[in-house]
This record gives sequence, structure tokens and C-alpha cells, in this order.
Amino acid sequence: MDKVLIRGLEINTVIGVYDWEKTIEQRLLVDLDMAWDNRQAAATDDYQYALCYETVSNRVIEKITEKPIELIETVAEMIATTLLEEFNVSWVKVVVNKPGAVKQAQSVAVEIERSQSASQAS
Ligand SMILES: Nc1nc2c(c(=O)[nH]1)N=C([C@H](O)[C@@H](O)CO)CN2
Repeated sequence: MDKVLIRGLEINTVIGVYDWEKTIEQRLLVDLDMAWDNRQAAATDDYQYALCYETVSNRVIEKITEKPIELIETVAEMIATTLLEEFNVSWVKVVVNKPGAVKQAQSVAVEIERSQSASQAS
């Protein structure tokens, strides 16, 4: 399966469950694996057939910084939904790292995979 990947997308936003977290911005690092058939873009060397990683990155940042969020699980789900609905990717893996969350850990993260057929499932 072809994919377009984004690694370490930095999002500074209001994120967290505790009161003190609701008054500051914290850094999230997001990794995205998006299923995309790259053959037509490669064969034609034409941008219109590519899944633009820059457009995706900008939209994800815009979406996640719109309002405060408590859980990184919510961030992951919002990103997956955006990619499935707005960019029509058939499958996506989203990893959301919150590197500052646990002092003793390099990072903590959640990982989800979603696809078009499963996007409406509970
Ligand atoms: N599974 C999760 N556990 C926790 C989260 C979270 O988003 N998902 N968040 C917090 C706090 O906001 C924490 O990051 C403060 O350091 C705790 N556990």
C-alpha cells in the first residue's frame, strides 16, 4: 500500500485535563501515515494527483488549535476524521505524542488507525 507520511508535526495548543493546563499552550508532536495511491502523481509528475503533505499539515494544525481540548485521544480522533472526510484518504494511522506530559518519560502517546469503512463505527 502506498502512503504519504508526516513525521513530528509540531502543534502548540491548549491541551490537558488539569486546570493549570487550560491556561498555557503545550507542544504535541503528530505522526501521520495516510494511504494514498502515489502512482498517478509519479507517472504524470503532476501535483494535482498528489496528497499534499503541506496542505494536510496546515489543515491539521488549524483544526487542532481551534479550541482547547482535554485528551490527546480526542486530538487523534479529530485528525483522523479530518483526513477521512476532507482529504478522502481511505486509511490513516495517527500518533499523537505529548512529550512534556510525564517528567520521567521521553514522551507519552496514543495511536489510532481509522478507515473509511470503519469511520462511522463505535
Ligand atoms: N490517556 C490519557 N491520559 C492522560 C491524558 C490524556 O490526554 N490521555 N492527559 C493527562 C494530563 O493532561 C497530563 O498530560 C498532564 O501532564 C493525564 N493523563
